[in-house]
Amino acid sequence: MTAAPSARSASGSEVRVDEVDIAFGDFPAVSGASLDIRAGEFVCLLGPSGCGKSTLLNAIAGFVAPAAGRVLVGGRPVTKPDVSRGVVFQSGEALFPWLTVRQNVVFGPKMRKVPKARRAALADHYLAMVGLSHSADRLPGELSGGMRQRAQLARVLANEPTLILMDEPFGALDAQTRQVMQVELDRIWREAGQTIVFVTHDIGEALLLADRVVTMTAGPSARIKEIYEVALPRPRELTDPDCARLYRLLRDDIGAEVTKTLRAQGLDDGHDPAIGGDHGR
Ligand SMILES: Nc1ncnc2c1ncn2[C@@H]1O[C@H](COP(=O)(O)OP(=O)(O)OP(=O)(O)O)[C@@H](O)[C@H]1O
Repeated sequence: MTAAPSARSASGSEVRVDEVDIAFGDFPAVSGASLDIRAGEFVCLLGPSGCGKSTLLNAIAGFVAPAAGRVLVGGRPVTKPDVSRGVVFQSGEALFPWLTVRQNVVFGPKMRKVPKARRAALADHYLAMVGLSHSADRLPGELSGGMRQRAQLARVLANEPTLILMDEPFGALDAQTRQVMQVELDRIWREAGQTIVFVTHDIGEALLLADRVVTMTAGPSARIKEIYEVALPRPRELTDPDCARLYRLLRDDIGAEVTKTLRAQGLDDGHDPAIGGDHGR
């Protein structure tokens, strides 16, 4: 592995979400959300489908303006998207299909007029970090879904963000690839040191990755519900008794919110809808 291209890549930003309301027209999506995230922390946002996880993430990214309250990153108010906050989406289609993986990775630095030699060093470093050095000259269309997500992550890392926002980045991957990517992301985060906010509806994924798991209530007017410390050594195993105990707490927490949503939709049949399918727990 080459040396990190700059000291900036080794530190993350703190994030403050302060009494944030977000509305779409007259629809109150998120209400009174407050959350403090430490520099370099890995936080997962977990909640029932449609509760407002992506909306809150988009407010931190600067894509959506809060109707009330404020978001601060590194002590500065977020008013618009910024290269210091990298966003990884669920689909690898965010890559430019006509550019090679390497060209995609250096695209941001090139736009910022980073000198050519340094762009090359950034690409070498981050392509190696995500395990894609061998595919640097391939087009995104020639990559598997997992490789495209790695390329997307390398492209974000090459901008040396202090905060990475990930919106169900592994949601479209098959179970095996997803598992590999979780282990890889855990390793990359420990190596790169950015703050990460990661949206998922997968309890197991949150427990494998997060320092803290933040749950949200069902919307409308979704709120931060609980914050769970995951003070367990890494890499983690979901079969570890402490992990399994937290898994059950989270399953019950989210299950209660899913029930509320189903009731509101008139779909509840009295059956416990605790989320299945994530890791079969
Ligand atoms: N641009 C928009 N315009 C109108 N309503 C929106 C918009 N974006 C999101 N919403 C609504 O806000 C609520 C929260 O949506 P959001 O996508 O944040 O939920 P989520 O928790 O990320 O869902 P999922 O887990 O299914 O991706 C939903 O009711 C959604 O329909």
